[in-house]
Amino acid sequence: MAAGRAFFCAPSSIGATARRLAFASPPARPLASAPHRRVRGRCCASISSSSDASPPAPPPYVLTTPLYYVNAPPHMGSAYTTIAADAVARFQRLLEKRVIFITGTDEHGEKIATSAEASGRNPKEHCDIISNSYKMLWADLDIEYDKFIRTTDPKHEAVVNDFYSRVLSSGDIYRADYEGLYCVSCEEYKDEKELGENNCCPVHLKPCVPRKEDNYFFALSKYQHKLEELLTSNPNFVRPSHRLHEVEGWIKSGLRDFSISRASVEWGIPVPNDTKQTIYVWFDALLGYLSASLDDGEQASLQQAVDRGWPASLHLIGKDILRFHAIYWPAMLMSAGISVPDAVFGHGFLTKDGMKMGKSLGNTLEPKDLVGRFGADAVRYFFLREVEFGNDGDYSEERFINTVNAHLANTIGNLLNRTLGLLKKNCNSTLAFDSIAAADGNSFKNNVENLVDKAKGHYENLSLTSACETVLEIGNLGNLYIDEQAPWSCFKQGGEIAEKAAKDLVIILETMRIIAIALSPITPSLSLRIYTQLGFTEDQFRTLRWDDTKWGALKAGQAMMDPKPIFAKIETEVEEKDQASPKEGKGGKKKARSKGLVEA
Ligand SMILES: Nc1ncnc2c1ncn2[C@@H]1O[C@H](COP(=O)(O)OP(=O)(O)OP(=O)(O)O)[C@@H](O)[C@H]1O
Ligand SMILES: [Zn+2]
Repeated sequence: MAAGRAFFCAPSSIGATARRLAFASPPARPLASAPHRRVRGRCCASISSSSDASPPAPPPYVLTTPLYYVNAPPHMGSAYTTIAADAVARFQRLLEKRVIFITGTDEHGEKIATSAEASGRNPKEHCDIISNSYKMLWADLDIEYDKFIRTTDPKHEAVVNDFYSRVLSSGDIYRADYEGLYCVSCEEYKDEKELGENNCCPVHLKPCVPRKEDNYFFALSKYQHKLEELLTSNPNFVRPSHRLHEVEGWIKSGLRDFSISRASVEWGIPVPNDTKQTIYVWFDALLGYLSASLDDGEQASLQQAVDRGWPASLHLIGKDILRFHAIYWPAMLMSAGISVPDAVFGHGFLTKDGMKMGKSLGNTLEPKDLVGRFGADAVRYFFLREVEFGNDGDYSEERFINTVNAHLANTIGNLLNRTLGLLKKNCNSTLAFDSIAAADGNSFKNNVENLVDKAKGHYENLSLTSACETVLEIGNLGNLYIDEQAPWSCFKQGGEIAEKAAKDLVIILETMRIIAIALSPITPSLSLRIYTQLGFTEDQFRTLRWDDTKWGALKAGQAMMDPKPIFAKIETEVEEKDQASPKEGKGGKKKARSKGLVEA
């Protein structure tokens, strides 16, 4: 879903030529959502409750990322949204929600056809390649989505057709002429007053060209009051609050109808009953959130998609596409008689030199390269911890290295490593006490419990940055505790003092166990490594719930693994100065490399 692409609005002159189409059928009735059985773990969207006598289970937690536009392969911006969504999905699974985490690719439009032609491929071949590059990156980043929808999927086309018919039946589609200046890169008509010199598009810095088209329009203006009501009745519909204010401002300034078809674009879904036009990419792509829930090869319909997983609990998007999700999409759904989503969260931009990183500007950061050098946990942790979720943030490699080294290698990794080392040396790698008994009367346990509750609240509020901070606070507390108690010297004293030292090790290891669970939405592989070093199996890790953060799982007699670094510190090495490049200055340029990622 390209930020630059937007619906173009009907100008006031449209009235002269507009002819509202007359339809006999009454407006659509709201579609009912079928109940779902609650199942732990990965998506089970195809489970039907119709033959089940048990009481209806709560609806699924449906979470979406934007469907990314396949004009180019993914970059760190696309990865950022998807990492955040994966962290939310993992947290919701820990709460035992039946999660349907949807992502995918938006594959129609003129820009795709042009990119395909430039690479000497037909559009479908081009889409296959680029869409696959998204899937591969998501695997590299430990993203566990449940549904990946491509808008060229036949089941999606069926849903779009049904949806178009419903909106048509509501009397909200009409035909009109439009003439204006068009930016092909944005795939939208522009208002002359927003253009620069020589009618240049402000995003693409290229002149817009005059175009005249006969298009179909959606009557957005009819939904002005309903959208106002939506924001009043659900103040959490748009988050964070500064984005809500933006949306309120747009609505207040008056909503204009927008075009939902293109006469000049062949690479798209044909408009029902008018094959000379194709449906405009946004009126097509947003429906992917519905068609995603359908199984491949089944008889696809809009009703079926609604029954499988609607309304969405959360659309996680960048702020560039807020207007489409917070205004156009709910209005379109209202017109089709379908429930609106529960919430839309518009996060900020990753920037480079203050400019939005994006495919069109080509100033992107390569996530594959970062993952290859530093591993998925480091990338996931850095962007969620250091870019305040909801605001913009700039990337710097120096900050990246300093952050992950300090937090993951030192605060968490070293604490586990030295505690297991002490346990091996003094207790034969076996716990001498139950963690409950070890912490009896110790306020440290209460402090950890309070912080875990705080972290849970942050995850629930989508304050992912604060969630990371709070879990790290637990790690800091653990480091402080072990430094103060100095078990290494207490063991030497023997007797009760050594016994207390053995208890302290149990306390720290129980704390590490809790940290592993609480950080697992952000750093799943790192958390698994911690868990297995504590003597648990991978299967036990995979069935954890948030409630398992409760103090007390470690028992006397449990054997721990030998200490092994769970996160390799990233080392910077000074490269030989390139003789031909005097600009680098004395000492050459620094190149960072992980010592090697640690296998689970
Ligand atoms: N710089 C960025 N920071 C954060 N998120 C981004 C960034 N760039 C893209 N995204 C994510 O991708 C979505 C837009 O997807 P799209 O495929 O259109 O990528 P794009 O790089 O913005 O494209 P273009 O530059 O052509 O407009 C955003 O809403 C956001 O979720
Ligand atoms: Zn443009």
